[in-house]
Amino acid sequence: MSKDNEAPLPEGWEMRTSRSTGMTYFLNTYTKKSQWERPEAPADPGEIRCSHILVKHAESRRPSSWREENITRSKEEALDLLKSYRKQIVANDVPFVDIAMKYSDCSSAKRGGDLGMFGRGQMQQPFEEEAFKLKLGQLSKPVQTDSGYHIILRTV
Ligand SMILES: Cn1nc(-c2ccccc2)cc1C(=O)N[C@H](Cc1nc2ccccc2[nH]1)C(=O)O
Repeated sequence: MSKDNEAPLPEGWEMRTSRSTGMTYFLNTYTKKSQWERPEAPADPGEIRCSHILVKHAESRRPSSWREENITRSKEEALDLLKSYRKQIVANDVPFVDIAMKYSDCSSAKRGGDLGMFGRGQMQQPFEEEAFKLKLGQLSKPVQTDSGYHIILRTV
């Protein structure tokens, strides 16, 4: 029995009609790939763009940054600091970009935390896993990688 084509599609998909056959097909609006089967999950974006704020600590893979040559804060202090930044951003007290440029321990701080477009397999696994779960414009909860603690904003 054909699925109800009136029901809303999962995020990132569009319904199209084949000009040659008149049959309905489905287009992934991110990758522009199409399929005959009605999708039941949001379209895989393939690549996304994110900005992030990183707070490093003494046990970080590289406990040094443009801000601080030798980072000595504890993991607990780093997480508390990141949570305070997230609170300011969520309350709209300070823009994400301003916090990133001033406080992020990643060299992407100079670009407001922007990491550019990336696909799966490019970033540390915990970061990738959280980033690809985010909806457009969503801000993550704190995420731990070998580099330290991050909050991630999906921008594309
Ligand atoms: C992954 N990446 N992209 C940039 C970057 C991107 C655009 C412009 C300038 C720098 C910096 C980095 C990077 O690994 N930076 C590290 C810190 C870091 N570790 C990460 C792990 C996951 C995602 C981003 C991360 N950034 C550093 O500066 O010590």
